[in-house]
Amino acid sequence: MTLAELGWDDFFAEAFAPYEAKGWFPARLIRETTINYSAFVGEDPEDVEEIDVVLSGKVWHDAETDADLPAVGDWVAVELGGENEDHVIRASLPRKSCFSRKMPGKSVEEQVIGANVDVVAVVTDSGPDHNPRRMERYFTLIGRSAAKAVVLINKSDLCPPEHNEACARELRALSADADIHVTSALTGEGLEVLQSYLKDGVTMCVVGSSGVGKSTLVNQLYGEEWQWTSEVNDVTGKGRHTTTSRELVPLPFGGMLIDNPGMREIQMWTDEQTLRESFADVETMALECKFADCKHGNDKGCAIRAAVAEGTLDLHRLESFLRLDDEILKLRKLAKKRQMTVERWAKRNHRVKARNLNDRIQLEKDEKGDWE
Ligand SMILES: Nc1nc2c(ncn2[C@@H]2O[C@H](COP(=O)(O)OP(=O)(O)OP(=O)(O)O)[C@@H](O)[C@H]2O)c(=O)[nH]1
Ligand SMILES: [Zn+2]
Repeated sequence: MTLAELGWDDFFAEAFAPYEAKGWFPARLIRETTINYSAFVGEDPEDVEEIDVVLSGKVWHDAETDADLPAVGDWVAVELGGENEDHVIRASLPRKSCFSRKMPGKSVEEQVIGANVDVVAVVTDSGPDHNPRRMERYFTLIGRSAAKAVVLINKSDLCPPEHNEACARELRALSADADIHVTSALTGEGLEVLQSYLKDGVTMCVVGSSGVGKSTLVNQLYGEEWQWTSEVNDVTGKGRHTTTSRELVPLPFGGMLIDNPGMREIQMWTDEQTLRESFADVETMALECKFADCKHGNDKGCAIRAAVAEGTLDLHRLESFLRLDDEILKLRKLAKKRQMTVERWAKRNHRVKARNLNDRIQLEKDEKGDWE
């Protein structure tokens, strides 16, 4: 593999120039564990090698927040050690893009999902997963990262074409920048769409709700030798992702994928965020309450109660607002339940080994019965 196939270009070369003089080498981080990183290092730019690297104290100290620390996808300058010596990250290069999310809840901490991600593919369907408001959240998140948003309305084989197209139109109306495709992983269309973006040097993330077909699509990209799975290991009870937490994987036909357990959580988080945001107006009103810890019950000087009395705020809306935390808890439980259902399906599907289209469609119908 070459540096260029990993995404090295003039932008990074220019940023790297001062480090070259010190005898350091450019490297792209492909894996992150609690103790170190793995990287492709370009000692020979035409033939990069995978090695383990550690962070220098300086880079660690210079990072003001966790989000500034090197992350999977980042380009760094590495000083190669001699025999029995560590290879050390001496500096990180600026990011072209950074796909991250704020941690759920009140915390302002930012969690980096992947650095230098060029394309974020959101997989959804035109059935139970179709949700324009959630998609808006994805578009905001992706827009902020500077990556290109691509949507796959997958499982097109399960719905009439007019219905799929109507969903596509609805999503196109939400974002002028995003590419919206109607696909089916079963016919190979999904693979074609993803591959059309995966040129040499391009890094992609695949996100979306549980059960929409991400693993199916991604496994098609990997080919035979590398399988992405959410299945739980029967022996250890752990998913694959608990051992290999984040990684960047070069694909056999060009391009790279960044896979990360955080992606799975984005879906839940966007729902939660959407819910919170839909009450932003009430929250703003609450700032006018006399007491900061106002419970908006019988408290004196409650701006929200006053608004209800005046008729500017609907009583039902206030009740839902007061139940917000319960609602979020419910959302989390639901997400968990769906995850468990999907894992059960995956296991069952594996047993059945449904290879032909009709069997798969039947399985899909069985699964739908399990949903609610
Ligand atoms: N009919 C139909 N079924 C599909 C399609 N794509 C995936 N499936 C099926 O949908 C089910 C869920 O697919 P997965 O690929 O496991 O979904 P996922 O998004 O990876 O789900 P998580 O791993 O839970 O995040 C599987 O049984 C797939 O065979 C499609 O285009 N059409
Ligand atoms: Zn109040």
